[in-house]
Amino acid sequence: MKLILVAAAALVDADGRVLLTERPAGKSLAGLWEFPGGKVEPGERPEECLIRELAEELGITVKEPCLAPLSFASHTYETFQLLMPLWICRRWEGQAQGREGQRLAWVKPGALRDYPMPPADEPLIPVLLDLLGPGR
Ligand SMILES: Nc1nc2c([nH]c(=O)n2[C@@H]2O[C@H](COP(=O)(O)OP(=O)(O)OP(=O)(O)O)[C@@H](O)[C@H]2O)c(=O)[nH]1
Ligand SMILES: [Mg+2]
Repeated sequence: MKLILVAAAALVDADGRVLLTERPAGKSLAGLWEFPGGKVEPGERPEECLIRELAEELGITVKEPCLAPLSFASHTYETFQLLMPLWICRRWEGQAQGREGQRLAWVKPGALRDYPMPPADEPLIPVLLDLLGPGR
């Protein structure tokens, strides 16, 4: 089965909230909430990919030292195997906006379960809860 490498970020704001973005209609898994990021292209390092995707999707500038490895998702979808490293990022330039028309939500970790996410993402929720607490 095809292995797909996707680089994703948990952007965390000063209040400990995590950014989720809604997958636009028309894409696979439309309507589900996910961590911003995307597929690593040939010749690209995963960190470079993530910085590119965050600029394209959200209009923010992230410097590589501000990305810290946090966890990863590994999930068997029907047509591919997903491997998705997740970085945590607490510092960036600019204000995140849905540059591709997608909705954004800043979510306290205790409320992440209220947002339907792709099945691959579910094991990442307790990781964020452990690190950040439920929030208030
Ligand atoms: N970005 C992202 N993708 C995820 C997550 N969870 C998850 O299963 N995926 C899957 O990983 C793949 C990456 O998708 P993507 O649509 O973000 O890739 P991309 O930004 O390069 O978009 P494109 O391929 O439409 O150009 C999709 O199959 C998506 O469903 C997640 O939390 N964040
Ligand atoms: Mg994407």
